[in-house]
Amino acid sequence: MTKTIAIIGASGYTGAELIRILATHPDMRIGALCADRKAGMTIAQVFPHLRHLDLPALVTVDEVDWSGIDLAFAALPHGTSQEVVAKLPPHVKCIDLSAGFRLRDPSVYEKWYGDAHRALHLQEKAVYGLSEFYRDEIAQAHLVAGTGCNAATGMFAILPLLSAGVIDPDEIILDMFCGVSGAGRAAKEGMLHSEVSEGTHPYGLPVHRHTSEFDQEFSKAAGQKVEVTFTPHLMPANRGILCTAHVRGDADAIHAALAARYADEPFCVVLPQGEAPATRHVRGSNFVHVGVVADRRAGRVRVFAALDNLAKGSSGQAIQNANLMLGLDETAGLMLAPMFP
Ligand SMILES: NC(=O)C1=CN([C@@H]2O[C@H](COP(=O)(O)OP(=O)(O)OC[C@H]3O[C@@H](n4cnc5c(N)ncnc54)[C@H](OP(=O)(O)O)[C@@H]3O)[C@@H](O)[C@H]2O)C=CC1
Ligand SMILES: CC(=O)N[C@@H](CCC(=O)OP(=O)(O)O)C(=O)O
Repeated sequence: MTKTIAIIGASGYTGAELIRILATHPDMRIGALCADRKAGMTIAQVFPHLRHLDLPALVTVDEVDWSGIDLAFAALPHGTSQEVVAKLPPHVKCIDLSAGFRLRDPSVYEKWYGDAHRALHLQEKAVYGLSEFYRDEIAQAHLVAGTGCNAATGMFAILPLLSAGVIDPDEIILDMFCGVSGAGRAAKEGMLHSEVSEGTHPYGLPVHRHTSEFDQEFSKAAGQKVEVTFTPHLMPANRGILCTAHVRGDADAIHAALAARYADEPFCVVLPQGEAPATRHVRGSNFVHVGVVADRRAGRVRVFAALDNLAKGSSGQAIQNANLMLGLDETAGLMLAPMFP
């Protein structure tokens, strides 16, 4: 039976990507679209590229009739999201795309995000939303916390290697190159074309907040405390994240561990050893490409991962999780090939 979906934060970038993917989803229909400042507008006004779709107008969360809604995507700033998700009626399952429910320990959340958690009773029940690693828990969950997009990219490169014990957990360096849409649609001086184009620079220094997600998930996979060095760089592109991970281990063993772990994963592609992925080869899709290239120095290896921050890094991942939560085919609506060129 077709499931009815609400998107809260439908006028933002991840909201637009949710609508774009759901427009051809075989088992989901959009029942409500919510916004804040843009409530009252039509989707054609907010996103002209979606004007061909027959969609409800944007309303505030309070105006929604929740009785017919099966699942809500919350695509909001993290503090707001905790408050909004806490007010959803009990029958509505939720996937939160923000950082609001990702960190299991509320004191860790407070340390990294500088705010007290506003929905502690929900945090206890939230499942971390990396589909390939929490599939069974997600299928049973009422609330799923979508991952950070940088976090997801690094995890696809590294998590299987920690679980398999083929890299040194104390020697992980993650350099990441991130498209501008990762910063959202709200106007910010640092995201103007003239500030971003024709160059690149590291950001989130000295320590980006997604480091807390790496600490949490890498430590769990390794069975010991793991702390990484993570540096994101802003890339003059709209979409995409590339992770270059520097690790210590044997390239053959690393490639074999990734190939084995992802052999049955429909969205995870392991490239032949020696090849590196590119963001332009996953653009607009739910695929993640992973590659392994040995360094000339024995025991040092580069592991790469590339994904689209708005798809596999957020909205595509969220729809994959919704498919699991609603008992649908996990790949439904998501098999579209990447856009190239
Ligand atoms: N962009 C990305 O690549 C990724 C983003 N995320 C996370 O997902 C979330 C959404 O990101 P993104 O789409 O980029 O953000 P945007 O800034 O593009 O959009 C934010 C949305 O939130 C809405 N909003 C804010 N407050 C309220 C409210 N009180 N009630 C209803 N709607 C409200 C805005 O509405 P209005 O326009 O009307 O003000 C807008 O639709 C964020 O937490 C972000 O950190 C996670 C992974 C990747
Ligand atoms: C370019 C850029 O600014 N990217 C964002 C990625 C956003 C993301 O993953 O969202 P959360 O805020 O939900 O963690 C950043 O690095 O913070």
